[in-house]
Amino acid sequence: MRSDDLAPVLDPKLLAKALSGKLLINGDLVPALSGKTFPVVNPATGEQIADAALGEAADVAKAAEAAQAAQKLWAARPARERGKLVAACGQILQEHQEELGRLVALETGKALRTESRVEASVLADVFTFFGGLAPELKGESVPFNPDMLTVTIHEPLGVVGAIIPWNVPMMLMALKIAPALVAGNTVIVKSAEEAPLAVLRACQLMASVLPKGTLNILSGFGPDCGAPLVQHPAVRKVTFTGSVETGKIVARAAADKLIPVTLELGGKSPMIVCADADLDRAVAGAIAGVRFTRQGQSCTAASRIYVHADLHDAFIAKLTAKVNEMKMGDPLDEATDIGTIISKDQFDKVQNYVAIGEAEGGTALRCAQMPKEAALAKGFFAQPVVFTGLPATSRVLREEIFGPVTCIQPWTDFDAVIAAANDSDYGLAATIWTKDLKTALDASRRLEAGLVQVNQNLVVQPNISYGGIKQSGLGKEASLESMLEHFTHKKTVILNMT
Ligand SMILES: NC(=O)C1=CN([C@@H]2O[C@H](COP(=O)(O)OP(=O)(O)OC[C@H]3O[C@@H](n4cnc5c(N)ncnc54)[C@H](OP(=O)(O)O)[C@@H]3O)[C@@H](O)[C@H]2O)C=CC1
Ligand SMILES: CCCCCC/C=C/C(=O)O
Repeated sequence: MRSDDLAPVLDPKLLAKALSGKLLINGDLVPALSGKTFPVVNPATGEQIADAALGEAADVAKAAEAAQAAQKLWAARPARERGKLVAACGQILQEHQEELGRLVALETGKALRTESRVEASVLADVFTFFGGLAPELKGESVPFNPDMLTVTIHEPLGVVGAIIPWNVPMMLMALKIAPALVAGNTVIVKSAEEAPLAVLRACQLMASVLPKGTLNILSGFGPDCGAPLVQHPAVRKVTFTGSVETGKIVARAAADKLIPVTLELGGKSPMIVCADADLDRAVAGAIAGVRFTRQGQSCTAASRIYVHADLHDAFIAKLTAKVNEMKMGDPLDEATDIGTIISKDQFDKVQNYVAIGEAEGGTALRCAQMPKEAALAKGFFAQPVVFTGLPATSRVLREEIFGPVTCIQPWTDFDAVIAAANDSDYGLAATIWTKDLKTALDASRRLEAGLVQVNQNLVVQPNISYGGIKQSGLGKEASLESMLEHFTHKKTVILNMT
């Protein structure tokens, strides 16, 4: 029998209030030890919707004690039993997907129909996928000496610290905690200060099917909550998604303790459209790839689009016409395609880059209409911008903006466009659009990215290894490889039978 507080709550404002001032430690919703809180704001209106508990070092220590105490018992369970409980987490999240979609729309400003509901709906798939991988936690036998049996065993690392951002908070959390738990670790999540509520609710739901202390969640600020989490002696692994700058801080702190880190960082993903590409399909791919519906707040956003000169003008005309058809507005309104930017800081950062691009000589084509409703006047709505005519040295072409801004550059020479695509600090994802198999294969080999897609720009699914090279990060997520290599260590055992 489930208690009342696990019944779905479809009014996100009510749920936000109910979750106010709480951390989840050892299976219980508790206030921060200091009793302090910080405001959570609806980015579509500027109104405060909740007070999140301000987790600090003392709360990290309390969560670490709970996670450490739970870990040995959790790891001692048969792997398939852990897998079944992780799959059960997926089941309860699925039963609450509408409420979770609404809550994440309220706190992040992502449109419910095009983004937030979609995010909530993929969670069950991630937990079911990893739950089913439990039997794959198997080692190898090694041909070493006929008198000795030499085998490898995958063992959990212990307590995992998972630090997540605000753009797809529930999904990025799921990609970390599902494989970590199946592998026999316990987890402490640190949520992003802008989006602490939906992940807290998701953890509360999962805690109802998991043993106490296996999953804990803290809200708070990076330096006061995230940093002590990385530094805590009980934490034996950190998995992080966010900016390159913070990723490096986390990696340095982890290096001091000599613990492994997985880093999923930023991107400046190129999209190359060849002269023989299907124009309509490429334009649809650009709309999905730039992630206009999420205000471009995606690490894989197609933020550099290189279009063959033969198609350049037609591509721009079709792309801007399509984006102009999109409706910006209240994220919870079913008619809305594009919601808001997450925060004032992020909004200002985007506007600053638009100004830089114009000062550099680019033409900013502003698309879609700003919402007219008075209630949304203080929201962080930003018009999508398609830049043309930027110089190759432009900062807008080189730096991650994490906003609804893309740049279109014409090209004629294939080697030169591959070189331009690779001329980036990042290496997360890339796409190429062509009907020619040889061109597609050639580009797939030469593009410096963790993921290359040909004639499509799909969001990655479980079972497809996901992760970047260069400044885009270290390691992979979403696959069997991510569970075995990032959440276990391989112990070698030699049994001398003589
Ligand atoms: N790859 C991706 O998916 C994402 C990339 N970004 C990029 O990062 C930029 C800034 O966004 P922002 O949210 O500030 O990203 P950050 O990298 O600062 O934040 C990501 C997470 O790290 C936490 N954090 C911050 N400082 C520390 C620290 N010293 N030790 C441990 N954890 C810490 C944050 O906490 P807190 O929220 O309190 O700061 C948050 O939970 C964006 O403009 C975008 O370019 C952002 C989000 C996702
Ligand atoms: C189910 C795997 C999905 C991994 C993709 C992560 C996307 C991040 C983003 O859009 O920023």
